[in-house]
Amino acid sequence: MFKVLTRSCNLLLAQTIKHSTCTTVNLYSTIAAGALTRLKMSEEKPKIVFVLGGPGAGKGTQCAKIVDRFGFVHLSAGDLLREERAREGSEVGALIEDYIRNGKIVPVEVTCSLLEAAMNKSDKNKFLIDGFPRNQDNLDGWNRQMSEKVDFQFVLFFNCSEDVCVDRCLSRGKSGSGRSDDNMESLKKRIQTYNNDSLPIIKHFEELGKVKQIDASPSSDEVFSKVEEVFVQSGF
Ligand SMILES: Nc1ncnc2c1ncn2[C@@H]1O[C@H](COP(=O)(O)OP(=O)(O)O)[C@@H](O)[C@H]1O
Ligand SMILES: Nc1ccn([C@@H]2O[C@H](COP(=O)(O)OP(=O)(O)O)[C@@H](O)[C@H]2O)c(=O)n1
Repeated sequence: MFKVLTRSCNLLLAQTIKHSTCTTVNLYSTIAAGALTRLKMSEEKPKIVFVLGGPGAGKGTQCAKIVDRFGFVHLSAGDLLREERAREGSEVGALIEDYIRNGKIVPVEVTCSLLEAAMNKSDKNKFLIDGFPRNQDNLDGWNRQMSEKVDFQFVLFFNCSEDVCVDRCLSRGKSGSGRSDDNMESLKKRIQTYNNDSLPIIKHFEELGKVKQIDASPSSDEVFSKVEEVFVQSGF
């Protein structure tokens, strides 16, 4: 049964990329139907914090601490994409690998459906969405499919210089991250994508007064003490 369901979901994901926007929305709605029912049944919409910052800024490291201290669920868009890439029989695995290795942003239909499915699996009501939305396509897709179903709080933005980001990713690669993009060639493309596509999204949220910016260059404990202040001040 599980295999059949997984395969259908897989096919839907593959079709999603091939078809027009209209069909995409229909297919996406099918994937998300379970989540929708769940969200409707729950009294409160889930609270969402987007976590953004350059590659290697320390988003995942800080998210783990926020989970421990404030009871959020951490959903990393990158981790979900890597899991889907590794799943046997995935019809979008090769596509995901191509995007990741080249530092490009995977089409939102794939990423958003993985995020919603992961939210649906959880019985918690507070989510850190790490590494998303990373470009205009991500933001538009989220607004189409999810914004009405959640209670968006703010963007937690880890600001970090390019040099520090690169050093951290290269060290992560050397210490065995096993990631196909923790190398100089992929990093150049990831940084370019971050500057060209992700920074404008952060600017957009800034204009809405929704960004909590943290200097990510100090030690992870020092960074977390600032993060803690932000969450306490925001009522968590
Ligand atoms: N404040 C920090 N100071 C030094 N190294 C850090 C800090 N935060 C994270 N790291 C290290 O840098 C690398 C990237 O951190 P990670 O949390 O995976 O970043 P991201 O999720 O933003 O890509 C990891 O090897 C991590 O251990
Ligand atoms: N919303 C997202 C997030 C990640 N990704 C892909 O996953 C890669 C790794 O993202 P990540 O968030 O795990 O890692 P960092 O680049 O932040 O270190 C990105 O470079 C993209 O190729 C994506 O396509 N869409």
